[in-house]
Amino acid sequence: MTATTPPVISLSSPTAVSEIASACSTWGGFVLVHHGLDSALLDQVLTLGHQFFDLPLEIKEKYNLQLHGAKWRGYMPYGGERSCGGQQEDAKEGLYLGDEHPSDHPQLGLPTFGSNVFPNEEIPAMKDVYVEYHKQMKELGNRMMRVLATGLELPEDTIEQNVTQYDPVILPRAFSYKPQQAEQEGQQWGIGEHSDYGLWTMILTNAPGLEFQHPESKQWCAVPFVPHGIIMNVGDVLDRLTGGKFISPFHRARNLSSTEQRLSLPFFYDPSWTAKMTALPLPDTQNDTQQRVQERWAKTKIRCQFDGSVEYSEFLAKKVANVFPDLIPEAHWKHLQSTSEPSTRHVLVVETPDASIAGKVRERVIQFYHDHQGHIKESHGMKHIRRVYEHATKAVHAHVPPLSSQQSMLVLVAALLHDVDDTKYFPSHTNYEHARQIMSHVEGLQEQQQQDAVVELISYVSCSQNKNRVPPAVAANNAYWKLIPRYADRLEAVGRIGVVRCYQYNCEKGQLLSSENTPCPQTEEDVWKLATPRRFEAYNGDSDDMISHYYDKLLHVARPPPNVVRNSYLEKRALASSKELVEVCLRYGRTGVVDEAYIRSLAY
Ligand SMILES: O=C(O)CCC(=O)C(=O)O
Ligand SMILES: [Fe+2]
Repeated sequence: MTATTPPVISLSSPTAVSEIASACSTWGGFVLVHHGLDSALLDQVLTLGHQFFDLPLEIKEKYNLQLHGAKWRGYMPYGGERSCGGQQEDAKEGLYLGDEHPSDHPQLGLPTFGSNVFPNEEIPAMKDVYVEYHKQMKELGNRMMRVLATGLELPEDTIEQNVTQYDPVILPRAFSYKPQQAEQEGQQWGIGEHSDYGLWTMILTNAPGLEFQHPESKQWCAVPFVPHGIIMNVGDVLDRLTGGKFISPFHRARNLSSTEQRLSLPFFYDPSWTAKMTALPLPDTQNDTQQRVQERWAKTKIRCQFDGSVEYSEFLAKKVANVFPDLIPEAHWKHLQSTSEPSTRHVLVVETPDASIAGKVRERVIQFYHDHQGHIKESHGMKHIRRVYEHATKAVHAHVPPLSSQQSMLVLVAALLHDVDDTKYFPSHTNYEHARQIMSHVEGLQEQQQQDAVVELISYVSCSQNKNRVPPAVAANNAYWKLIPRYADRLEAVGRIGVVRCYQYNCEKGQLLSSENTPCPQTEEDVWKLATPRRFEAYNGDSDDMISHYYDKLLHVARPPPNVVRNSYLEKRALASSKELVEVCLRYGRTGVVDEAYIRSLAY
């Protein structure tokens, strides 16, 4: 018979090693007591954690991790993580922390390396207490590695020698789980069902709420709450290193209280940055069935072999590639496709500092959108800018003949600044005031002439003012590269999202989706013939119905004439972004009705 809850184990018990090994191969975790950490220190950590999360949001936002680059430290607001299949936001906010690396650390600049972001002004005591706590937790982690190795009947330093190399990557976090809100239906999970991807997890918490799924019975079971106890569990990497002997358990957590915050401080203790992922030399005795091991591994994000061919840093790089899109460009992790899937858990994108002129502008633009949160709609915010910037970067790389560094810089800066004077939000701006103001703070862009050069490119972006026209200054000098920001921006207006937005807009306004005059194209060619350039030129902001809007505007935005775009990347992406629009027109052509179910299916 299996126990109904994960065990509570005393580290001072003479049988601790075998009890821990047994817990790791049945439940994948346990609660550790008599671990040697000072209770007063743990209480202080929790009290200071509460003080941090009780700070007003504007103060916490000062420490937002998006402002701190690849070191991946700082405040994570609500909505920054989604663990339940990516749909729902986790009901928690957090503070991401790490080892306090000195300013001359050789790995500074790599993801996770750097100094912590503590609220030193508001809570001066926090830093020292947390740094001490991290030191003690790391020592406890080291000790656990020796216990685990002994439990696996290996020499006690096996894991430290080969996996953590006496220098584990540690990723401590503090989370505050929102109280359950009565008006919301169902339970709000602070973190949905998941397994931890690293080596070993140690959690300090102030309240119950964590559940493990029993690996055999698949039942969800509450982990006992023991004040000052440290909950420990196996991560996916350790599961793989032990060939499935130690189980990385599925678990989830929520706040059971409707009035109090639940604090939880998971301390992720991982292999060293440079460790090779090599399975431990264990006898082939599996305690878990092969089928169950395979099923479990298939559910994790790990795709590499544990045969020494992959370094932990590569694994982590692929894993966090979508959190650090700039630091780890696609080309660097593409070949790691087989290593691990990108993380879906972290949805916040961390910008990485860049000393170039465009890099400096980007930092100021991040700050700009941060300061105007609430005033500017999210769909027009930093996420949009980042995507346009990415398209512009790729278009610059694809450009033939290659652009000079000055031209590339103008394109990238214009892509970053093209919306900061959006007349929807700043109707009084007539001379790109925000763009100029931002540039005036950046060395290399302070002269009027340089600012005018950027503003020229921005002025070509607006769809209503420019349509697909080629400005005389562009045509005369064959300077089609100046249209890159325009077409990079337009890629973001169409595709699936464009179809869905246009549909929602028409529904909200109670406008017709089609009319008796709507044409019925039978082939893709027919669709493009119907979208005549003249129609776009005549369009003044009003369309008769949703499908008319496709022919008036969207199809022209989606696929501008190649002799205007003149850039292989932008053309290729434009072609892809027109697919759904054409499909809606063709479905109409076949049936004479707008296929609303198809459009709605694009929303997911
Ligand atoms: O809050 C907890 O108790 C668990 C947190 C957790 O599982 C995680 O952050 O990975
Ligand atoms: Fe977890």
